[in-house]
Amino acid sequence: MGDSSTYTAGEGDGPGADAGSDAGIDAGSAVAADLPVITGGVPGSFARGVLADRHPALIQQVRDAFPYGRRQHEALDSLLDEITHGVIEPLGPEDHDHERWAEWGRGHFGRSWYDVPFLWAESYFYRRLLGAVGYFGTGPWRGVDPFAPFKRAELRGEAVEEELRALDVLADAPAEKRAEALLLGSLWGNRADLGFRVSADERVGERAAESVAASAVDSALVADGSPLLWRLLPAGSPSTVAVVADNAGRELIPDLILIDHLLEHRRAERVVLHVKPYPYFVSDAMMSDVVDCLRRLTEAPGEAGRIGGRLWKAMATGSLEVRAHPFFCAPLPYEEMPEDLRAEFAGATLTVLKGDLNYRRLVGDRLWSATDSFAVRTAYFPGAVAALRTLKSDVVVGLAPAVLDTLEHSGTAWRTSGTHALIQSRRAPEPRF
Ligand SMILES: O=P(O)(O)OC[C@H]1O[C@](O)(CO)[C@@H](O)[C@@H]1O
Repeated sequence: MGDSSTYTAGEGDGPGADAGSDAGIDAGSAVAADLPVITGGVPGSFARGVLADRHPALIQQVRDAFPYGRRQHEALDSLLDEITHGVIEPLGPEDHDHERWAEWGRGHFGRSWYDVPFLWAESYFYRRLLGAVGYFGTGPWRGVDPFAPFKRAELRGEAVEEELRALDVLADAPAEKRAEALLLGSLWGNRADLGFRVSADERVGERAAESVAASAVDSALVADGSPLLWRLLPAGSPSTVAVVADNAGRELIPDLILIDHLLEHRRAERVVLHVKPYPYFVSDAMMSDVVDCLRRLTEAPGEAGRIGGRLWKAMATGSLEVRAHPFFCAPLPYEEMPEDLRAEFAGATLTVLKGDLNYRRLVGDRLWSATDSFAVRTAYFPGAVAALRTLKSDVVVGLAPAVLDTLEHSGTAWRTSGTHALIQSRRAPEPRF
């Protein structure tokens, strides 16, 4: 950090710069959600591109990755036809979750995929893709992750190898420097999102994915709430940290390494890692991905292997626990989270949400003004919260006006290209009596 392209939109940088907000928040003061929800209805918009270009490309990639039978090919054909020319069809009565989706999708069925909320459309697309390949069926394809080949290839790749080797150098760095580097590693790990690479701007995605290792040095943080994040986790306090994971492989590995650091340096007594219960958004992490990453770490030489060994033990003693709540695959904002999850987050010292989709769900998938307050937008969230995200969609809040001004004049697709990132955090809301 600290290069000239890094925006230091930290505390006290002026109105809107609430990357790290220490101020007490009145949980009742969140502004009314009166902005329209993002849809794919606008030709040329980012959302439209994902639905119209990226989803068909993804169907093709999945089709090519497995020796599927006729039934899967026909189902994929019909899904492709539906998303490109048809209207949204409901799940069948034989589907185990059809009632849940009927409720979540009320008012959306029978409409164009472009006319319903973008977040809902993406989420439902992944549910339908899994259905088409028999993931939830009773046949032999049940439980076969259609994205597993991409995840596996990434985990075995040279980039991960290099990133793990770099840990040997970092091992001798002072604890504070190491903490900073590991936090940035986890943040920029989010740029290596496999789904992102099949997006319309393939070249930007590829470049972004290739330069993750260098990114902590030469890329732009548009908001840096890391000082507050560290203050919320003083060494030696009996903290529980909830980490809501995003992608597997090149994102989950640095997330796990950061978790090890929190445990090892007693910034957390316990970490709960939340993953998806089933495949989602191409590379989202599930329990099987956690196992693959832990194996990858334990089998590595040097510091990476030692970290893997400690995490393996942490799983056994319960200081690291993994959960997979169904809400993580729901097409809903966190504002609508169920009571059990709300209680879980309320009990955590800090909840860290990783990635772009979690950010959209956290602040709401609407075209907020980029200088709207992060603390106010997230006031409903139980307990202290931090977002670590590279920018891969239109939604953003909490930027300082000067930062926004610079970005808007940069002539780049800074909101969606994954070239920029943010860390935003805030304390727990004041209790209301
Ligand atoms: O893996 P992440 O960081 O959540 O990114 C997922 C993002 O990718 C997209 O699906 C397309 O780029 C976005 O709509 C979504 O927010």
